[in-house]
Amino acid sequence: MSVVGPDEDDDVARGKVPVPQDVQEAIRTLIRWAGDDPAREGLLDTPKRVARAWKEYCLGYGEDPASHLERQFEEVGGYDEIVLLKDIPFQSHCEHHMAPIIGKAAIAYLPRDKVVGISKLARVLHGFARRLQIQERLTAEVAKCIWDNLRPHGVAVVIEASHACMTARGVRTPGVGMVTSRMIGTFLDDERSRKEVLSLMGY
Ligand SMILES: Nc1nc2c(ncn2[C@@H]2O[C@H](COP(=O)(O)OP(=O)(O)OP(=O)(O)O)[C@@H](O)[C@H]2O)c(=O)[nH]1
Ligand SMILES: [Zn+2]
Repeated sequence: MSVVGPDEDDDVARGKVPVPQDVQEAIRTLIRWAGDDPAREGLLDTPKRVARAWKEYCLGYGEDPASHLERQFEEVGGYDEIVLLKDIPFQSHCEHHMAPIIGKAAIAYLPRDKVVGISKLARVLHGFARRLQIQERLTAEVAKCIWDNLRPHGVAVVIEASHACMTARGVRTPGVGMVTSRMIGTFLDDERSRKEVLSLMGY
């Protein structure tokens, strides 16, 4: 699996990635299907822009999120309490409608003997979020990745998000938030630990 770094990220954002003709044609077909004329001036470059935007939304496919957890620190001065990163904003797209999912995540773990740089928890989240997702799987994948690679005593992930496929179309119900959680290890087995982590997360 190739690993996408910041350079490739920038290349996609700056429009340097070539867009194959069949991809452009697919987007022209979608514009026609939506009721507009892909040949009108304002829409001429839209197929390329849309294709590059989708490459950027889906950068996670070129990334192994576990690679962010490779550098681990053992000198933690005996710290063995919960480590929590909360209110991490993220964007994803639902696999049913390819519509935006916008929300925030709280990711916690109870270290066994090692910790990771705190930004890496957000990197793992974005690595899985930048794909076509459902919120349940995103939550489970983030938790499993930390559990498998850091081997902590426990992992807790709570995600709260709003789905554009519910607000902008379909049932058209704005203002609703979906909450999902995944607890592993101590946070699953021990009620007191679970309550403590949920309280630190603000739930
Ligand atoms: N469980 C879950 N459902 C999701 C997620 N994102 C979108 N959905 C739902 O996926 C469902 C797809 O339902 P379908 O009946 O196949 O599609 P649809 O006819 O477009 O459904 P409506 O959205 O009700 O119009 C919808 O109820 C969406 O609200 C998610 O992350 N998790
Ligand atoms: Zn959807």
